Amino acid sequence: MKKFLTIRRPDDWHLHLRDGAMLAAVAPHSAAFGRAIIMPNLVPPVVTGDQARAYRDRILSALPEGAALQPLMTLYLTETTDPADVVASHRDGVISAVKLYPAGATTNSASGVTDFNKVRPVLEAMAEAGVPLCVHGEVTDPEIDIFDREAVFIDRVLDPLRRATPGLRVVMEHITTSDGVAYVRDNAAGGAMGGTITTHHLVINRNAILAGGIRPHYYCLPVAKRETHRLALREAAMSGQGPFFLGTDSAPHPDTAKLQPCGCAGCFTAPNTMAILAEIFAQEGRLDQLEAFTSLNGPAFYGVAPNEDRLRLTRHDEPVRFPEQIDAGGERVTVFDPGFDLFWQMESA
Ligand SMILES: NC(=O)N[C@@H](CC(=O)O)C(=O)O
Ligand SMILES: [Zn+2]
Ligand SMILES: [Zn+2]
Repeated sequence: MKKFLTIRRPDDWHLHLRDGAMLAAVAPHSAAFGRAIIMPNLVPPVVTGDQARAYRDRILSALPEGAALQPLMTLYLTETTDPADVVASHRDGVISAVKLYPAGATTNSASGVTDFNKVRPVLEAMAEAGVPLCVHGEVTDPEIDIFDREAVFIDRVLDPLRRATPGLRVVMEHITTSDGVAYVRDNAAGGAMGGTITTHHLVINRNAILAGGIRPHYYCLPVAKRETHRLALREAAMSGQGPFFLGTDSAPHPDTAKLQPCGCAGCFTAPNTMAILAEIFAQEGRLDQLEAFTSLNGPAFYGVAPNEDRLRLTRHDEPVRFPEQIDAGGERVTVFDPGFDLFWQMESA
């Protein structure tokens, strides 16, 4: 096995940095990424260009001196989003994409979209101006089984929406099913679609959450599915194919919010994401595809150059220790535990 691997600096195309004390605590853990698409689901959400600009400034202030990270901002799509603000914010380089949350689908999504007809003018303006739409792809219909909500979303919402808005470029975020993989792959021609894949969905299936006791730290949305789906995600991520790229969906919550009778969704993977990815790509003998997944395919979709500088991953003989928890303003936040030892460590090359 290789002892060193040098790759273009990775980017994270789906990241939650939160705000305030949590932002200050978690931002340094993503500082070695080149760029990150920053999710807008704050309370209240980031809905205007001015708010995105102000949030970007708060992120930059929270990053340590010399951090590589360049935050790429998004707007949270609501039924009252102003198309002109979206187009102008994108033109001025304030935002890189718009995020669609079906109302009620996930953490802080209450202001999301219920009536898709109401956002049609925004989507049409985005298609025209080339602003990508990032989508949390789950239906919210309580009749639909939670494990089916992604597949049903594709048929009922995503495909009709894409057909009704020709030219709209869509990223299906945090895909968790073979249905998601197939839909992205089948519709990726000409850069029409991309799909982000998280670190944790490459590691766990639904047994990790439910078998032998309930484990709230493995609960996220979309919820991890059965093993066949995890294998489809691994194959997509390790295929090197263009439409699939890393979006960690690192989503920190205080343990006091996770460890509850009704605990919230999200896995905090920022501190050990690259070590986990190197480990699992190495397990499958696919280390040669890691750079495509973390550093090349995402920039190609977003129409930006790959990062110029490089990162070195070193494989140690002894396991590398990562913190099990971090402190965020007096609250504990648990770091995702992949359930196996990690031997890789990253440093600038
Ligand atoms: N993924 C999650 O489980 N949670 C995310 C929201 C999201 O990305 O859906 C969060 O903001 O906590
Ligand atoms: Zn989501
Ligand atoms: Zn997310």
